Amino acid sequence: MSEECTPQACSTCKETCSDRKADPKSFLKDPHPKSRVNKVIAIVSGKGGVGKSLVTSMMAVNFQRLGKRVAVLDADITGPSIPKMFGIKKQAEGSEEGLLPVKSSMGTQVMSVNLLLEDETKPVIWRGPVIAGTVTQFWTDVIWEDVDYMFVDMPPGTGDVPLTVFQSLPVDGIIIVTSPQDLVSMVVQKAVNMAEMMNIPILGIVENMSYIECPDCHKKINVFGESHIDEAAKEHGLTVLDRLPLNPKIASACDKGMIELADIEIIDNAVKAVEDLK
Ligand SMILES: Nc1ncnc2c1ncn2[C@@H]1O[C@H](COP(=O)(O)OP(=O)(O)OP(=O)(O)O)[C@@H](O)[C@H]1O
Repeated sequence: MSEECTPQACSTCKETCSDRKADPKSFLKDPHPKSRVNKVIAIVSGKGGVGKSLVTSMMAVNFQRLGKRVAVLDADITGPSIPKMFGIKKQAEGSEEGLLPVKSSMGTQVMSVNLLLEDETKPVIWRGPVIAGTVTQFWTDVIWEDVDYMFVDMPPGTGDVPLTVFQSLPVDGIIIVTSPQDLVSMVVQKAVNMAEMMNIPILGIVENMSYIECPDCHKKINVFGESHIDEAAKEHGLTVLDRLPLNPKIASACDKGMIELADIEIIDNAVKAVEDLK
């Protein structure tokens, strides 16, 4: 190790030493030659069920409403919920050149394993490398047509599969989704470590199911007790972008496949953080 060594310096250093770290960008895969994707935003969570797919869909819908061309890559292979939220029932089709994403009724391009399976109720019981390979193919073999913003619904956690996905896709920014029941500080720490390894900025944290609002007096009630999100964010120098309520109308819009028609402006700080990306 050279005396001037810093943890980030390997990519510019010419010395060959035992401490050399692989350049995370060297694992990046090229997109399909006909794809045009401007920005890729990954949505991550520490575990399943905290609302990662919901936040992914909300981000896509918000940008669609801003007149942007939007795509969702559903990398959550074992728990794919994006097609259902967008009410997509069609199967994806391919041409000789590659696989085509399915367009939602409002024009969002979507690719998900559910759009390829004959029976979407059958569980995907593939092993990690196959899952990671499938996600990578969603990037390399799908023809994404002129996308301003692609949102990637990542597999939950920070294990091998999300790591491979991060290494393969040129992610421009990460949004962390947590819920008040989460072991927030551990989740945030792991996400921060992964982002640092990959050299990708974390745009901030969205706390989902943060509270419920009384429909009569509009008082906010913290159903899951006091949140620890602010301390965890401060500890890592991150911003809490938005706090989303537990809202039966949102749950029902997701269930009915009508997320594109739902009232979802409540995620505006996360939208701004993505817009501000250079
Ligand atoms: N704020 C909310 N208000 C009401 N329902 C919500 C809210 N957030 C999530 N849900 C509901 O909870 C369920 C799980 O959400 P979602 O699929 O987004 O979680 P996830 O973290 O992506 O889980 P998985 O990793 O298992 O796919 C969905 O049915 C969704 O409609």
